[in-house]
Amino acid sequence: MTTLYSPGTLVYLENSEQGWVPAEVSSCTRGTEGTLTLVLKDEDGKETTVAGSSPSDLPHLRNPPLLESADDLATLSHLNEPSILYAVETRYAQRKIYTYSGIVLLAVNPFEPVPMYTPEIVKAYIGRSKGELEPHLFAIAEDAYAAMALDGTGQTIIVSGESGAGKTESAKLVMRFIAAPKSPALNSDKNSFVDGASQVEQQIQATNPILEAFGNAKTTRNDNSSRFGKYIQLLFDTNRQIVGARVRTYLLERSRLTFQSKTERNYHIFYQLCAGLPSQRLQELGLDSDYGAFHYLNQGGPSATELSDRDKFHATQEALGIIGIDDARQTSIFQVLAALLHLGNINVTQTRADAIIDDEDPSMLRAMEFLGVNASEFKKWTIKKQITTRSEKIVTTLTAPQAVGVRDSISRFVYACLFEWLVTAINESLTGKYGDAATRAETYIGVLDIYGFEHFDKNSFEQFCINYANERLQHEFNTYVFKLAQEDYVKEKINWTFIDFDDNQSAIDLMEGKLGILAILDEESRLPLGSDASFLQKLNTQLDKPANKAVYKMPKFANAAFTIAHYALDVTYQVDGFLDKNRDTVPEEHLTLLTSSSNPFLREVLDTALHRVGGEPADPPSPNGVVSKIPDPGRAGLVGTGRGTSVKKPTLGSIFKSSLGTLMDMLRMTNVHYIRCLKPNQHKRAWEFNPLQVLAQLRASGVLETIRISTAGYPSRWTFEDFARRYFTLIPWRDGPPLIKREQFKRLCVLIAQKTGMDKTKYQMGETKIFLRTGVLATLENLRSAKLNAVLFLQTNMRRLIAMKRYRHFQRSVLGIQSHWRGAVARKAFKEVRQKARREAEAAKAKKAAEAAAEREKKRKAKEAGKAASVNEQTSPEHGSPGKTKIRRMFSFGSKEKPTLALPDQPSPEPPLVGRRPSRLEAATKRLSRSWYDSDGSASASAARSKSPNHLAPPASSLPKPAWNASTSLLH
Ligand SMILES: Nc1ncnc2c1ncn2[C@@H]1O[C@H](COP(=O)(O)OP(=O)(O)OP(=O)(O)O)[C@@H](O)[C@H]1O
Repeated sequence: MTTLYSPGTLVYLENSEQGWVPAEVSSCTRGTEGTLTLVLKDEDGKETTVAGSSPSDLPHLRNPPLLESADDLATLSHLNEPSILYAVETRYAQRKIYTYSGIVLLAVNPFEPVPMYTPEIVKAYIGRSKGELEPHLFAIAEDAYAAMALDGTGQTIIVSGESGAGKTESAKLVMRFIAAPKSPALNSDKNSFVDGASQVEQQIQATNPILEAFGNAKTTRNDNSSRFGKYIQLLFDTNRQIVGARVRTYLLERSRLTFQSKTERNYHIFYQLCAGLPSQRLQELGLDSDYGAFHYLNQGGPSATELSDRDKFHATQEALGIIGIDDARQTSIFQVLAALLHLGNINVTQTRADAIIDDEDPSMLRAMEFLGVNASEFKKWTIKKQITTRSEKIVTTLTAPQAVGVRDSISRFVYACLFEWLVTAINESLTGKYGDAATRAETYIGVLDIYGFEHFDKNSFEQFCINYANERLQHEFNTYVFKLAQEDYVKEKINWTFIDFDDNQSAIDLMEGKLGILAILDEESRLPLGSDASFLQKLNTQLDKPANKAVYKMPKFANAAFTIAHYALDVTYQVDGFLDKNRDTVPEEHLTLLTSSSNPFLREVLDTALHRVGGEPADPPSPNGVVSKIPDPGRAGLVGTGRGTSVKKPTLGSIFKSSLGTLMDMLRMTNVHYIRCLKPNQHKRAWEFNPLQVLAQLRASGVLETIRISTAGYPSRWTFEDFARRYFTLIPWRDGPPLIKREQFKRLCVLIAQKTGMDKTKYQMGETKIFLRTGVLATLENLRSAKLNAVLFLQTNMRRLIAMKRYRHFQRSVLGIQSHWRGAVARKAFKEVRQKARREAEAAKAKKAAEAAAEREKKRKAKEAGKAASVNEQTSPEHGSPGKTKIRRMFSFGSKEKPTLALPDQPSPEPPLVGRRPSRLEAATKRLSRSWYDSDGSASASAARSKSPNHLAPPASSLPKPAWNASTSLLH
């Protein structure tokens, strides 16, 4: 283990705020006695020194980046708390709410709608095996369906997690997916899930508003918290088509009916009733839309808006209609509910030690009227108690608090019976009156939506029951995971000594054993003088002994409490109220009054609920005597009655234990799939992740416990092919690829193990897989990434060289083409300019010659005219000497007019430029082109020259523009 640490090794450091933070080993010193001293640097640069010689003293190792956010935590090489937390957190930050952890799917609540359940996604998961696509609820549902379709084995999907983690939402989605048609052949129902809801699905859906109205309430942790456990069994026929469903419920939280803490509410149905009933009906039932007048409703905190309660009331009514409860029955239900509210308002006072209820108490009269019970009898047995001894019956008077206790226990009992009756009605609608669907069904998929492990500042009887259920579920889970792991070892024929893992059986024995907590509680509950204090005393004397040291503790600072070391963590329970809650049965006299009520509906409700006591089958026998093949998770004895002999009087604890036992028996008959819902923060904020809170849930959900089991064996297992293909690069090149080509994967795996120097105790070759102990994969990954980095370095540099060579060659070619092309364009432009200038110069020359000739002609004519005149006036002195004038003219260079050397009608041929001085025309053309190619195109010089009438330059606009700026230099 210590060899795994060296400078640069990535580890996790414990942190009080974030659970764990990443750090890196900056130095590592090995002592003489195997002690390792590590200096660790966290991401903020803070240094911490850790020293130790055993793995538990040294920091947890981080996984290589490839594995860090793996979609299956089972593939992590270093399986430890921080790695798991980090993987879940990283994925959640990437909006990936689902992660596998072996056979478990972890689902982190997004707390906002996510587009992950669309019909397209449903279609994508149909027919795909787990692992083919991203982790998803649908993958688990499809896995269960495929396993059921294969050989008809029953399947159970257990959805657990703390309150508000998303169990109910996940369970609903899973059921919707399962109800979707799985092949075109089966898609006979046009209203299928993909396009809409199937008929069975609609019926199942209709159960939700009913169960939520009667079994859900606002709590501090969830505005719509289910206060009961639920098992929904979808029934399939031989064609694997849904034929119906069954609903079983567990441990409805009854205490909520008579007491709610400041920030919580009673069951939704009471608020819905007050907000949704028309005022006429409200009046008839003695209710008020201001429900603050009722003791059972005004203890709690602020409620949801009346509008939403009213809307939901209509949805509840509609759903009741769908499952076949007509308006008359609905009215009866509402009457019983109103009676319960009035019961809570019965005023109990006290004179000296005796409880008193006024004969004319309006609340009592109204409640009794609705329940159909004699008011004076009711009053009598609420303030008095009858104790039956062997020889006689003794009647004693109760105190006011005791009478209130009796009153409240009746309310809770009637409500629990009503809930049970509703579940029966739902089942009748889903399976037919005689459980037809159940008798036709061949197989099933059950979805268990059950409360997760709970622990608060003050834990009471409810938490005890919930944690007891979780302890049992965890035991089944451990056994299942361990069994699966071992099955694989046997199948693959590897040498394996069956390790004895430290399971939670001792905690279970402590709770449910013959001399366990539940047994002592029942015993104490049956004693007339039993109390919470005497119960605790018995616990301490009987359980606080060395054999139970690991699981039972007497807390140092709390008097009326005991502590159980659960698999998740130690929980201290306050015994206050344990006995009352466990007894929670109505006195025999009240039960007689209620069962002989004049209200036929109440009689039916009680009859239905009490019918279940004692493990009677949930489905009534069908008329043709066919019994369902489908095992029933049971709801035996969900309602304690107080009936029977005093010895066998069922208590809530014993009822719960028996229904849990039935459920576990059924789970053992099925393939189990697990979904663990995690609540990322307590504020219900979308995409906020509190590492400490999630860590606590991971511990409580048993995920970390599973990892402990896995690490005891060979947690990483790869098929030879996968392993060979990934790590063949670690052995010489001449060996790897040829063996892959010949598909000799096992040989290649052996070679990899040998050449990388893998410790022989750290791996085993099975029939089709290689099994690796924890940490081996990380070492291989490190070797692989070192090799890949070296290869990458070489590749990068070679690629750079080749690219540079190519680039230079290309650059040279481009420059060559560019200069040739530019030269060609420049020459062409110059030629055009030159030709045009030449043409214009010649035209100007011809014009000038013509003008000169005309001038000369004019002069000649003038001369001739002059000659004639001089003949006539030869004596005249004013004419001067003609010879002098001619000479003056011939040498008159000051004239503006330039003398021309060529004859006007004979333009001189252009001499070649090379080897001779340019003529004046050529010089002018050159000047012209230079001025035209002035850098700014329309240079001021050319403009100035163009003013001269003799200037040869063409107007700037008539000249072709050079195509690029460099033309000037090319032309010059
Ligand atoms: N997959 C999901 N997508 C979006 N929101 C969700 C999802 N799952 C749960 N939520 C949100 O979380 C809330 C609580 O979920 P839910 O009622 O299913 O919790 P729960 O675990 O059943 O709680 P309880 O045990 O108290 O009944 C829901 O009302 C919903 O707002």
